[in-house]
Amino acid sequence: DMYSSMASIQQAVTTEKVLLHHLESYLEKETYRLNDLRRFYDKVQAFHEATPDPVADPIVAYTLMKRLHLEWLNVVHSLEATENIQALKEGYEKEEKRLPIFEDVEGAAKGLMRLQDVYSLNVNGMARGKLQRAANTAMSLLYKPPASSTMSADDCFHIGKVAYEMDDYYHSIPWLEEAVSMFRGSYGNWFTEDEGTLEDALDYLAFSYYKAGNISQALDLSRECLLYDPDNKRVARNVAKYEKILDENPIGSGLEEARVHRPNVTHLRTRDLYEGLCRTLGKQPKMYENPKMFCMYDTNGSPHLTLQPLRREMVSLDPYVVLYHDFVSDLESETIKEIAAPWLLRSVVASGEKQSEAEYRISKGAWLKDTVHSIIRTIDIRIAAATGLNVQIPYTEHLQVVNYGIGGHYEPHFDHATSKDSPLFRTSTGNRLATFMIYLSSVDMGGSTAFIYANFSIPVIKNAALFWWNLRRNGAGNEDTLHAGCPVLIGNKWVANKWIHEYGQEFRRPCTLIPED
Ligand SMILES: O=C(O)CCC(=O)C(=O)O
Ligand SMILES: [Fe+2]
Repeated sequence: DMYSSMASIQQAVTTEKVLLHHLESYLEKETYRLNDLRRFYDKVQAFHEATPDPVADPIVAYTLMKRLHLEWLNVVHSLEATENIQALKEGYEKEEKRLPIFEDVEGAAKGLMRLQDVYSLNVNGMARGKLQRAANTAMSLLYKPPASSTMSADDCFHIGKVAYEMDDYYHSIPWLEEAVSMFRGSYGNWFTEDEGTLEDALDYLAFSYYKAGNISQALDLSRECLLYDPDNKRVARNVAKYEKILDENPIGSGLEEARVHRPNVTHLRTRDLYEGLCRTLGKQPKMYENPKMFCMYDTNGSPHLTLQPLRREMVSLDPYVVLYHDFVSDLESETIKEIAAPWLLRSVVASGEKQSEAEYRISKGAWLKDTVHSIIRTIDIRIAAATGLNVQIPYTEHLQVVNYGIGGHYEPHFDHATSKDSPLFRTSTGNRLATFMIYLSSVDMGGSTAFIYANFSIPVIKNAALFWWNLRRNGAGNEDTLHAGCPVLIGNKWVANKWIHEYGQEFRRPCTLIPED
């Protein structure tokens, strides 16, 4: 698919440019053709105006005969229109395999709904290309794009329809409301590219309200729909049905109070905490509160770092999380992204013994062996120096480069396996002891890494790296490492993960039997 990674979406820009070129050449050819038809029309029209009695003039009579016998035939049977449209279609067909499919548009629409929820965005603002946060009653502008990118009525209709098809009336109602009000505003105009109409949007919106328990709203909208489409028997039946329900349940009978709730998503228990941490940075520890929370130049006793120590920031003591600023250079980041881009595949998650795609992880990833480029090797060595751990294969996994898509995120999870059957144990080097995650890009908004139970999140800082222990010294998973990649609001987020396993670290991180150590 395309929507799960910004790198793939970038290719769509090129594809559309090609289509645009085909359309431009079609328009030119058709304009030329229509201009020529107009010239013929004007010529004949002028003849009829200027020559009341053609029969008197043999030359005029001849041209009339010839025109009627031949010229009209050529005009009416001209193949040019067909040839022009054929060229446009052929150009389109050549690009067809590069076009997004239904799942892409659906995934992108779901991504927008996710952003709407997590960042409390206002649908009306989104439709106008502005990201506004609805906080109580006041609206605060989060982001105004440099170029205007408003949505059409049909764009909103399509999102509403995606939600509707999932029985998600919580989202279908505001999007269809937006669509209806925009379609009303442009009623009578015809847009070739549109899929839906005002009648369609009213129909879907009415049914969404009905499903949500708001019968009088469903009735009003269905009546409006009938106004535009009086022969629609189905809508007429619905109107009768809604009238009957309202007759039997007068106002105040509690019928109107039914409310739609946001549909359940995975990890509901931690969802509110997670989303809160995505909107704010949570509780950022301050050094004056705890003197152990300091920043330092760190060589970790390694000769590799003597001349250029790492800039280490303590982020959290328990779970132990540190941030290394400028861990890689811009050149290193750009090179890693470039190497990974052609190999990106939809990210999977462990489900039982298998791995599968999941809505709660929207990204693409590529595994890079240290043999593909010397930079990967250099970074391995730097990770070993910073952590003091053994980063040789098979004690670590290959570098996993991840690129997020539209509303791309990774909902709360553990990096370590929590079940004996996990595919993680296939390497036979134990569990994932530690995570070393490098931010290869910055983002304009969103996308921070949230530690749910520890109650803090780290914004995406280009070239910085985050390190934490997933396991306690006794080998048990540390529940407080539950973490997530927040949905990317604006930007193209890339990270690289290096997972370090238990085996091979026996003398580097000795175990203890103290459970909380
Ligand atoms: O992208 C992030 O901030 C977190 C990614 C993550 O947790 C993972 O890939 O396991
Ligand atoms: Fe993770």
